Amino acid sequence: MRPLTVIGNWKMNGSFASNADWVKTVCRGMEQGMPAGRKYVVCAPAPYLSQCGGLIRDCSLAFLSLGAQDVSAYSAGAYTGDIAASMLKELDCAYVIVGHSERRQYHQEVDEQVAEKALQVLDNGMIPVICVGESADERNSGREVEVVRGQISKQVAILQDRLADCLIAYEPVWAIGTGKVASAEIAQDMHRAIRLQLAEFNEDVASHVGILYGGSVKPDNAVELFAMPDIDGGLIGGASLNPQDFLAICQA
Ligand SMILES: O=C(CO)COP(=O)(O)O
Repeated sequence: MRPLTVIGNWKMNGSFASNADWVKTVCRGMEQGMPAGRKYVVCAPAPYLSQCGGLIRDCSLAFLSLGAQDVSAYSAGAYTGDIAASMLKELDCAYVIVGHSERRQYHQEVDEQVAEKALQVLDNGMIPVICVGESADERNSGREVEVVRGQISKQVAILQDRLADCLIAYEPVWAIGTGKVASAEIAQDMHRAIRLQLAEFNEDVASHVGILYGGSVKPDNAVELFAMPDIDGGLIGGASLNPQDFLAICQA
């Protein structure tokens, strides 16, 4: 049985004051009781990981963890501005997003680099959240499965069996920050396609990998999405900034 995982991705938002309010509100809400067997993660901007890590430690809820939004593909050295996976581990991160479409779009990240980043995360005892997804043009021209298959096949080639310890996030680019959520059926179809592709490589890996959906998830559409058999949780952008909305999605 794959646990449901809900991850908030704050992207480039937050401040010391608002982060403290957010973590306190979410912890207080979660202390009232949460559905059993689920995992919750908040991915804060790098400068706030230390602060958020401390706040999360203080509320000591075993099911709430800290995550980062990106990591270097290298372990150490002359890479000005980069952050090594070992540093994220020291900051108490348990999860790291890699290959988000905004990294691919604004920083020209390619699949091989994304897989190298995932390896760094795994080597440091954390869980990579590998993002894939097609653009609007790719879907409109009927190439969505081909595009996502291409992205997944690069991950399989480099990560092999280690994919069993990763999470995959299907985030169609046209649904990110647009309010245009993929219907539960559209999302389920792609999640199924990803799982079948992984099964071509290794059935065990395919049955273990959690596949999260991301793209305009809100409290009012989360229940339907999370009920789908191949959707194992969500990667939440905009709605995760509001602690009450994030709590509502975590309870969906
Ligand atoms: O990119 C996302 C999460 O990583 C999704 O963002 P939104 O939830 O704002 O659409």
